[in-house]
Amino acid sequence: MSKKEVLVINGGGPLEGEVTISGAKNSALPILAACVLGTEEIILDGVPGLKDVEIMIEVLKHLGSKVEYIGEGTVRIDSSELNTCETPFELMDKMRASFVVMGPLLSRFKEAHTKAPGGCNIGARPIDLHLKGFEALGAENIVNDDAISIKTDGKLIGNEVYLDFPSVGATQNIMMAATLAEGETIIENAAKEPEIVDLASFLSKMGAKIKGAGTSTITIEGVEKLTGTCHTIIPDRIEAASYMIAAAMTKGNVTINNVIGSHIRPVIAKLIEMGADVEEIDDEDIIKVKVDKRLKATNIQTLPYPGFPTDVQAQFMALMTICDGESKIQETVFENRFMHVEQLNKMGAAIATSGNRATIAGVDKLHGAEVRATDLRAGAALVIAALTAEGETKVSDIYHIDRGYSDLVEKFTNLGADIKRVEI
Ligand SMILES: CC(=O)N[C@H]1[C@@H](OP(=O)(O)OP(=O)(O)OC[C@H]2O[C@@H](n3ccc(=O)[nH]c3=O)[C@H](O)[C@@H]2O)O[C@H](CO)[C@@H](O)[C@@H]1O
Ligand SMILES: C=C(OP(=O)(O)O)C(=O)O
Repeated sequence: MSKKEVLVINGGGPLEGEVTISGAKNSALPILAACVLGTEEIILDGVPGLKDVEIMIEVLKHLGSKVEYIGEGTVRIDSSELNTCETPFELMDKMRASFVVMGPLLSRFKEAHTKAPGGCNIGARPIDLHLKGFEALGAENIVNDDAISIKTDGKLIGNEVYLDFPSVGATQNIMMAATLAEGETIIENAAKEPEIVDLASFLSKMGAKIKGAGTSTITIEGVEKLTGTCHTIIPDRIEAASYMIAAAMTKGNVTINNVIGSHIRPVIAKLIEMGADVEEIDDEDIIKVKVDKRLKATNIQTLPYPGFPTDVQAQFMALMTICDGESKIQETVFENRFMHVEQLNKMGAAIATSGNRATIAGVDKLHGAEVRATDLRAGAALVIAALTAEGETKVSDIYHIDRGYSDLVEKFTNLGADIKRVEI
């Protein structure tokens, strides 16, 4: 049996010092997928060193793109000659987000084939809105068991697409499919996340004509072809929020570099409301978080951007476990995103759930325990909780954490944490 790794964390004092945030996973993945659309060389900077990024690069290589690292976080991609429009089935199983390569493939080749992404730990995660968008552009979706073929005999033709929910992935897939379609596509009730804006800005540099990214209505005027460009991935707002929460939970004093405050407005607002001292140094993309007292309880509801991000819900719940008073969380984006509750309760938290609502009664302190990262952000929440818990915590199934946090052990160690990756 192959060896597994766990994180061993001994709770200690406040985190102190500086941490630099990496490029955003959720921008890097669709932007890498979009490289399939370019017929000339593309250089991407700020590509985070993450398992998910490795998988997306494997997908690109399988399709025939030439991909090489030419510096730390700098990748050169040449997709001038691709040899297939079928994604490798086994990689779809490893990462749902690889479905976002379908829009670019369909746009470039008028057909794309893949395995239907399954549900995951946080919810069923259907792809009906992606398929509805492809169909509106004139493609036929053929779903057979778990294989999906999307194709059109003629051209993709621009159209209006209304999304029943502002899905991030569907907005990205439809936007990319529309770049080389004939005429105008209008996506109504589009997702407004910063990662959508980053993707649109990347595509525009390649020659796409896109207006309205960051608002609910995105208009794409199809062009003949997309070329090469250079682009720097935006900072990871979820990673930044995770370190801010860790600083707050340990009553620390941490300077977070490479963070865009406007991307995490709800997290900043809630931390301030709870009593944290949060200073934004905007011109320099720096946020300082300082806490020297017990924070007050609060309530949050997760929502699509610019609401409170679901990807920060678990980490915020960890913080709430030791606040003064009772906090409440309502998760409205995913139907099953409370797997971390049982694990946090193992550490002495007092959390009760009912459907998509959680009530967190603040306790004096948490204690170390053997816990399991049930998904990516659940894993981050457990690490953050362990940093202040009394005694030792072992977090297993850390492959989830490796999907989304680059150099996590190094970054927390630099801030003074006692955290090690250990083979078992
Ligand atoms: C790689 C990436 O960027 N992942 C992010 C992206 O995921 P992802 O793009 O998968 O998230 P979506 O915005 O699509 O999903 C939000 C909700 O819409 C539902 N839905 C989505 C598509 C669809 O066709 N039908 C449908 O019903 C989902 O099941 C979910 O309940 O946005 C999520 C919401 O901010 C984040 O948590 C993820 O970190
Ligand atoms: C849910 C997440 O990612 P993905 O959509 O890739 O599963 C996340 O980043 O928290």
